[in-house]
Amino acid sequence: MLFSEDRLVRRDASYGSIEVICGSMFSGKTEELIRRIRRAQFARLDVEIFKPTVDTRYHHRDIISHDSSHISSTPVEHSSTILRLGSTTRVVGIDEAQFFDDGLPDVCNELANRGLRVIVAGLDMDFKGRPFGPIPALLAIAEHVTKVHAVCVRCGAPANYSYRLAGDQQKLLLGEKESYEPRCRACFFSA
Ligand SMILES: Nc1ncnc2c1ncn2[C@@H]1O[C@H](COP(=O)(O)OP(=O)(O)O)[C@@H](O)[C@H]1O
Ligand SMILES: Cc1cn([C@H]2C[C@H](O)[C@@H](COP(=O)(O)O)O2)c(=O)[nH]c1=O
Ligand SMILES: [Zn+2]
Repeated sequence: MLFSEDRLVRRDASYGSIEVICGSMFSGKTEELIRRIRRAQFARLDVEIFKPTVDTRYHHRDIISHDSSHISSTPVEHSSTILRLGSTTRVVGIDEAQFFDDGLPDVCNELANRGLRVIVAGLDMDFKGRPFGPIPALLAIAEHVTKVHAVCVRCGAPANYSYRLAGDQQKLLLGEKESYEPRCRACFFSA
C-alpha cells in the first residue's frame, strides 16, 4: 500500500507526529524520505533535514540515494543538536538514523510534541540481523511505520536483510554494493 499523507494536512494541530521508514540496504528508504520531504516542500512547509556526521559515503552534506536522488541536509554529531531548529520549521527529516545515539527517540518525541512532523529513515537491522541502534525504540513510539523491501540479489524475493560480503565483524562499516547485498530470509540464513 502506498503511504498516504492525507491525514497530515492539519497545519494548525499543536501536536505533530513521528514517521519511521525502515528496511534493509537498497530498499528505498532514502528515496521514500526524499519523496515525502519534496511533497512537504510543494506544500510550502519549512523543512530541515539531518544526517549523522559518520555517514560521509557520498557527500559531506547531501543525502544521496543509491539511485542518485539527492537533497541537501545538515550533518550533526549528536541527536540533541537537531533540537536547535529554526522557529519556522514544520517538517524534520532524519536519514541514516541507525547511526545516531540513543537520545534520538527523545529528540523526535520532543519535536513531535512541539507540533512538528518528524520523518525518520534508517536500517532496522545490522549485518547480523540484530536490531540497529535507536531504530527499535523509534518504531515503538512512531505513529506511522513503513517497512520497505529491496530485491534479494540471489533469488529475486523481497529482501529485508543486509548481508555483509566483507569479513569484518565491527558494527559500523560504511559501504554499498562492494560490501553488502540485500537478501531475503532464506538467502540470508543459508549463506
Ligand atoms: N537489489 C536491489 N533491490 C532494490 N533496489 C536496488 C537494488 N540494487 C540497487 N537498487 C537501487 O537502490 C535504490 C534505492 O536506494 P535508496 O533509496 O538509497 O535505498 P536505501 O536508503 O534503503 O539504502 C532503488 O531505487 C534501486 O535503483
Ligand atoms: C547493515 C550495515 C550497514 N552499515 C552501513 C553501510 C551503509 O554505509 C549504511 C546503510 O546505508 P543505506 O542507506 O541503508 O544503504 O550503513 C553498517 O555500518 N553496519 C551494518 O551492519
Ligand atoms: Zn533470496
